[in-house]
Amino acid sequence: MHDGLELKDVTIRKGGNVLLSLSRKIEPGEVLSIMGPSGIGKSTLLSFITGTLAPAFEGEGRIVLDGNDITEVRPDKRRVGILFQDDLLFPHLSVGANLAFGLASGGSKAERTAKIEEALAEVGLEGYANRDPATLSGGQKARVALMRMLLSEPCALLLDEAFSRLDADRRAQVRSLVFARAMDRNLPVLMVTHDAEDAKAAGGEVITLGTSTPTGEAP
Ligand SMILES: Nc1ncnc2c1ncn2[C@@H]1O[C@H](COP(=O)(O)OP(=O)(O)OP(=O)(O)O)[C@@H](O)[C@H]1O
Repeated sequence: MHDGLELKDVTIRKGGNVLLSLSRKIEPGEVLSIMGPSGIGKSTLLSFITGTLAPAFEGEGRIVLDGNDITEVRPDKRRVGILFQDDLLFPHLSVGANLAFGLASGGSKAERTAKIEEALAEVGLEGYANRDPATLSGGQKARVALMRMLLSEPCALLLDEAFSRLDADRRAQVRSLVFARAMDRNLPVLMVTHDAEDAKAAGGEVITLGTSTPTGEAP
């Protein structure tokens, strides 16, 4: 059972200046959208949650996932899944081998193959395991990236402009698929987007962070 993702008094600073502050719990099955001007620190907030904050920033506050404080937990042990605008598939590996990266180790070869086939079927890509990612459309690659991430059984999903490289039709399709698969698993979803349509489609609360950078710098 998931218990949601809670950001407790999170503040991100750069060079001592506050970029953003947020305190909010995202419940299982809820999508919270974050919008705001370029450079305000939206992606940086996500990197604080995944544990990959760049050295230029200081992060403060606590991150609680499914009731556990993960603020000091190693990034690969946090069970936070993230999708970016780039699908980040390994180009030299087949679709199936890419998906295998999401799977926890263990299980027989047959079990692993079955899980990969099941994952492909979930996003309408039955029989694609041996395909080279370069032969897939942008939307198909995005679906593979989604399933690779979900196979790792995350407890929360972060989206960083995840649909922005897709054309309007594919964008709407992939977006519905991502929300549907996240809702099947009852995951809390935190989405950073520039696109009002994304936020509308998410159906949840939209938080718009500052209209100018608190540092006074041009974004
Ligand atoms: N690794 C880094 N080192 C130093 N500064 C960085 C680094 N990454 C981003 N920045 C700067 O920190 C600020 C916040 O960046 P961030 O990418 O989080 O903003 P954002 O709100 O996600 O912007 P966008 O909407 O354009 O993606 C920006 O001024 C950016 O130039």
